[in-house]
Amino acid sequence: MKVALGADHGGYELKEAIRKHLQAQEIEVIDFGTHSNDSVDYPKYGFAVGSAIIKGEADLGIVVCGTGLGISMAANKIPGIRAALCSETFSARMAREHNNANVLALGARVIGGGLALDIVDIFLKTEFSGGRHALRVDLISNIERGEMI
Ligand SMILES: O=C[C@H](O)[C@H](O)[C@H](O)COP(=O)(O)O
Repeated sequence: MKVALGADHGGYELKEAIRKHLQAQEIEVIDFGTHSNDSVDYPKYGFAVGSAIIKGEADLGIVVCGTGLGISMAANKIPGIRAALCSETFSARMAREHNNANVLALGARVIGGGLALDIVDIFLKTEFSGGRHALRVDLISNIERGEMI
């Protein structure tokens, strides 16, 4: 599995912790930055991670900013991206199982590092369950194509 990572300055340190955590498990990581605490603009990193998934360069993505809000909003503007902002493990599991989320968003100023890594682990190990949920995810794609008006 290949995981794309991206964060602004608010999420930089948590993104680094996630990168090390994944690499320790020999999970391949593509790190789109940022690479320091210097102030940057979160949409660029949400876009980079989302684009990598759409291009097939990564299987799943993890984006981090101060709240996880802005960077998930940016990623979700890319057709085909379903970014889920999660602050606890149940939502992380459901985001994969029911919604086939392909990007996990985290708020580094909202949750602690330990919980964040648990959320990451659950998100990455949970499979989409398909069935009735596939139909609903297809309806989201229809909205993206302007088919549900
Ligand atoms: O949704 C946006 C994120 O939480 C950003 O990390 C945050 O807005 C950055 O704020 P500041 O520039 O004050 O560090």
